[in-house]
Amino acid sequence: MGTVGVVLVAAGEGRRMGGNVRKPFLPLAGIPVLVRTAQVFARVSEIGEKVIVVRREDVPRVGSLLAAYGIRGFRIVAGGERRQDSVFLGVRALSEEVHGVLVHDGVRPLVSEALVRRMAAYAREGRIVVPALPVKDTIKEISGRQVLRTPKREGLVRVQTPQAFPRADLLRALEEAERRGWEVTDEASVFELLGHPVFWTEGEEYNLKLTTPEDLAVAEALLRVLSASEDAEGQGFRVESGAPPAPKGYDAEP
Ligand SMILES: Nc1ccn([C@@H]2O[C@H](COP(=O)(O)OP(=O)(O)OP(=O)(O)O)[C@@H](O)[C@H]2O)c(=O)n1
Ligand SMILES: C[C@](O)(CO)[C@H](O)COP(=O)(O)O
Repeated sequence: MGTVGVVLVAAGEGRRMGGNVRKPFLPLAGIPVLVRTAQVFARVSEIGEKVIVVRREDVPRVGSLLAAYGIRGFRIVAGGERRQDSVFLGVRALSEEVHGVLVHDGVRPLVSEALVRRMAAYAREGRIVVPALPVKDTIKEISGRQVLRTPKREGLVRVQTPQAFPRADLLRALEEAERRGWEVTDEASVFELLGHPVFWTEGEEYNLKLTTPEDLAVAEALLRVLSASEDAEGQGFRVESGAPPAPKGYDAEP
């Protein structure tokens, strides 16, 4: 079936987080965010090739950081202007041995090994799958300060990473997005725009993306909960063994 590779993207500007330290380098309970994320993927033996995409000026710093934490096996490459450019550069750095690829935000450090393994299984099978969770709040469509309408919550999910793709298809899709001038916030969107079926599977509540300063406080608190909880291993947070469960998002698959 071929190898599974991962591309961790961490070349953003972090405008919404603000501050002097870029998000990947912010300490989360004393360990830089990107190091925490890399540590999770480094522990998953199903992942063969690993790439981290960072801003060009951060390449040497990330190399030293990974070495300092004893994390081996990552190629570090310079990213692009938009997220999709960074993903493209990262995927291109994987070898042709790689059949399936996981694309993950470097700033989602609380992703569990269990979710990575589950998504790696989809990638190995050549599936296009995103982890997602139901929407809990009522969502309103707006125009300025005016509320226009309320879409049915049952038909909405909030999407996370790691997202699974066949490597060659992802490269072709991103090239097509470039040709057509599509700007997307995740790579699955390109397949949706191309009319290609994309499926979803259950994501994780703890797998939050560090976007604004409050997220950092929440992530610190979650880490405290995880480490304080003696039986967290058995509570579904860090379950690591067993075959991937049948994804509910596949129920409607033709
Ligand atoms: N040119 C870019 C833009 C984003 N990303 C990465 O994509 C992930 C998700 O993006 P987001 O959280 O929005 O990060 P930023 O783009 O850094 O944040 P902002 O939009 O607030 O500037 C992050 O890990 C970010 O580093 C990237 O690798 N290259
Ligand atoms: C890929 C992603 O993390 C899924 O939630 C998200 O789309 C990234 O979006 P952002 O615009 O970079 O916050």
